[in-house]
Amino acid sequence: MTLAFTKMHGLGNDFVVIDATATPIDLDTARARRIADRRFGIGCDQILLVEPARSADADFGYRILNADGSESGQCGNGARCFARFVRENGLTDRDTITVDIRDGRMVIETLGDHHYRVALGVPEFDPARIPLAGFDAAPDYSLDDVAGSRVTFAALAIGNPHAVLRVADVDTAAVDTIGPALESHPAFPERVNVGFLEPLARDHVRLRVFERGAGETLACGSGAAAAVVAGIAAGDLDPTVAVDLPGGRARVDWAGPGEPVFLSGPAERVFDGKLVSSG
Ligand SMILES: N[C@H](CCC[C@H](N)C(=O)O)C(=O)O
Repeated sequence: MTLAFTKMHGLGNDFVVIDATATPIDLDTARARRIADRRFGIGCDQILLVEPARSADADFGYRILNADGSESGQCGNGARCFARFVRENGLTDRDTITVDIRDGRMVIETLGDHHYRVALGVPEFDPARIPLAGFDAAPDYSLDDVAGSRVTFAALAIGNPHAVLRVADVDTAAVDTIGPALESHPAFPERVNVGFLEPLARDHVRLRVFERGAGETLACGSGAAAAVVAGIAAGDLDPTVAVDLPGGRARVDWAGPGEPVFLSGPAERVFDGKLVSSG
């Protein structure tokens, strides 16, 4: 069976995008891992499935599979690529699209010059809904012995779970040790994306993210949104923030509790291909 796909990226966070609007595609964990493998497959951080809408007034459905085959409820960089894909593949001519995601929906607005603005939804701070086990809601949380260190972090969900650690310098942050140890820590029953945030000014931060199911990526859109929301909630950041990730700059806007968080940035199309292996 051959599988047509488009390789895309948002700030270096790369994706295999597949049109499943006409024909359902059932990717089991093994098949997803093989597609994402950078040696035996196509290679990507996430696989994005463009599906038919699941609700009456949405345009499409959206499913996200990490490189390890696990499913996520959100991918912010992927949402921008999703919008470019459906417009350039003639699946819609709308400048603004509404997309059903696993636990809700999002709206993606075309800004021009292959830039898009995604309404990622209202951030969720209730530990039970992140999920984060063993804690009552608080501005931040601490765990002892995470890769041998006591770590303190903010935690929230934006369709997917995030822990945000404040660091003095992202270049020297313990991403490779604390990242995986916290990603799979028992306190996070569904694992977690781990952001390392270096504030530079009230409207400018640096960020690295060790992603759940993918490891450190060049950019994480929902991670950028989560980091800025955590910083604004702590009183340290303004409502509009430039986020410098290793792969480039995103913009995050959040007006405060109860409001949706917005992520803006580019979406690049790299190549179209056809997967022929049966593996
Ligand atoms: N690893 C994430 C999914 C991809 C998120 C990221 N690529 C983004 O741009 O938001 C998770 O398991 O929740």
